[in-house]
Amino acid sequence: MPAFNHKLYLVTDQQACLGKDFFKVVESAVKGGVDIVQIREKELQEKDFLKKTLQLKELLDKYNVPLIVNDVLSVAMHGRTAGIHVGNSDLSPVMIRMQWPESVLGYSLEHLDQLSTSNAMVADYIALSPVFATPTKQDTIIEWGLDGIIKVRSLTKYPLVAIGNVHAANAAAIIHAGANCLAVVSAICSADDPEKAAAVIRNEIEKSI
Ligand SMILES: Cc1ncc(COP(=O)(O)OP(=O)(O)O)c(N)n1
Ligand SMILES: Cc1ncsc1CCOP(=O)(O)O
Ligand SMILES: [Mg+2]
Repeated sequence: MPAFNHKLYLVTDQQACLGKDFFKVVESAVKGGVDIVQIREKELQEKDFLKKTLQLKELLDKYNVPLIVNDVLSVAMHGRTAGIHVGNSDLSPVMIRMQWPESVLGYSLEHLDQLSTSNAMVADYIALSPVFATPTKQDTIIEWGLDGIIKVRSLTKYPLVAIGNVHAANAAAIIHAGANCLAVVSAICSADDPEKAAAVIRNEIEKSI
């Protein structure tokens, strides 16, 4: 299992960039302190998803920042990315681990019962999904809240990634509750200045650990 020591995780969303250039948004976010990126494309066909992934990987390689692919194993593997993030409606982490043992593998935890499953156990990090309700992803089940983070933290040593309405004002509280890493879409992608937005959140994280 590769160590997962990342602290600020950008999950991309073309729409959330509000017309700004996608690659410039990601590059600015990295300059501001993002240390891992997930490409999340729900609309693209596989060929175009792979093309965009390869382009983004070329950019991120210059900064030595790993790229994770959302949902699609073929894109993650053909793109020679670092890994894949899946949830409970996707190819299972157990199946992915068999096909791609060395991947960085993220798994969305949407219910406490899922924590003791083999899908959680083969993952490199567990995402508390969502920690707070968010307009960016509305097909969610519960919100974990700070109490949920504290509960899961008490039950596992796995790296915990918090996602869902994470921003500068709640970053410190989420880290204090026990999350290791904050995953952000709109607070960075939709910001007028994504570099500054990332830097402010990163600073909150650094002050809180
Ligand atoms: C870091 C991170 N955490 C959670 C998710 C959500 O994954 P999933 O539940 O599979 O939902 P979709 O992203 O596929 O809509 C994520 N992508 N990244
Ligand atoms: C992809 C995803 N998975 C759980 S919540 C979410 C979206 C988070 O978006 P935002 O940071 O804009 O609230
Ligand atoms: Mg998914």
